[in-house]
Amino acid sequence: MDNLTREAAAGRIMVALDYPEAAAAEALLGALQGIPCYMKVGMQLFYAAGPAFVAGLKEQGYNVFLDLKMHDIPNTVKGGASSITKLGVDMFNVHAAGGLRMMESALEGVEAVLPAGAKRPAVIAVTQLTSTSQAVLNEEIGISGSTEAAVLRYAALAKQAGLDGVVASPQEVQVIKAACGSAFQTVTPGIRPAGADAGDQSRIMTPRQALMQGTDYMVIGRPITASADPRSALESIIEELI
Ligand SMILES: O=C(O)c1cc(=O)[nH]c(=O)n1[C@@H]1O[C@H](COP(=O)(O)O)[C@@H](O)[C@H]1O
Repeated sequence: MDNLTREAAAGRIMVALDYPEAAAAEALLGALQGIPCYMKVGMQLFYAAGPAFVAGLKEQGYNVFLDLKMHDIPNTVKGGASSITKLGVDMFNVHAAGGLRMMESALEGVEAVLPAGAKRPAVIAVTQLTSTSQAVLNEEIGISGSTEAAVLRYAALAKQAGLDGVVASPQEVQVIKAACGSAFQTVTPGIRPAGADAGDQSRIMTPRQALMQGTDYMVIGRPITASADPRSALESIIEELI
């Protein structure tokens, strides 16, 4: 593993802007000013601040991952993908549990509105949420076998659908890359610096461990956003990666 530059390391980090309104997210952006991370907008912030906030991030030059985890009938996901594509985001996700046709429909929705020559957003699929433990998978969701096998099954389906990659935990990166190829992107939440509270995350690794597994992007929220000093928290994580 060649050492990363600070800029390259920052580009591999997706900061989860999980905030109830734009002002709090903007305050964090101010604190992180100048550090070229990817920014992830999830349900909480998007439902509150919507497309305008996404447009603002793009105007400021950030790469944006819109994390709405679309899971619906193919026609609805196709329409949702078209609307998301018009926002100009760099990546968005669907749930692989929606099946092959739904995932193919997401790509059709992108193609339906993408201007000629425009860069397509990366379309990735959530496999098994990083909060899902083996017990939850087997006893609540009702999928037998290991979480790794369940993740791999959905990753292979996403690959078959033509998607660009998957969301999974750092623990599954190597088996996903072995099965789907190194170019198949892995976006991995479940990142916790050593000693940090796992919270509701079940399948976790440290930033350095995740990088050593070969993940393309690591999604990090509360270790940064819940810190008394988010900038220092992020800088410490970057130091761990270079
Ligand atoms: O799609 C996601 O981003 C996602 C998928 C997943 O399996 N697990 C997961 O935690 N996420 C998101 O990644 C972020 C993790 O946040 P922290 O646990 O605070 O670091 C949150 O915004 C989650 O919604």
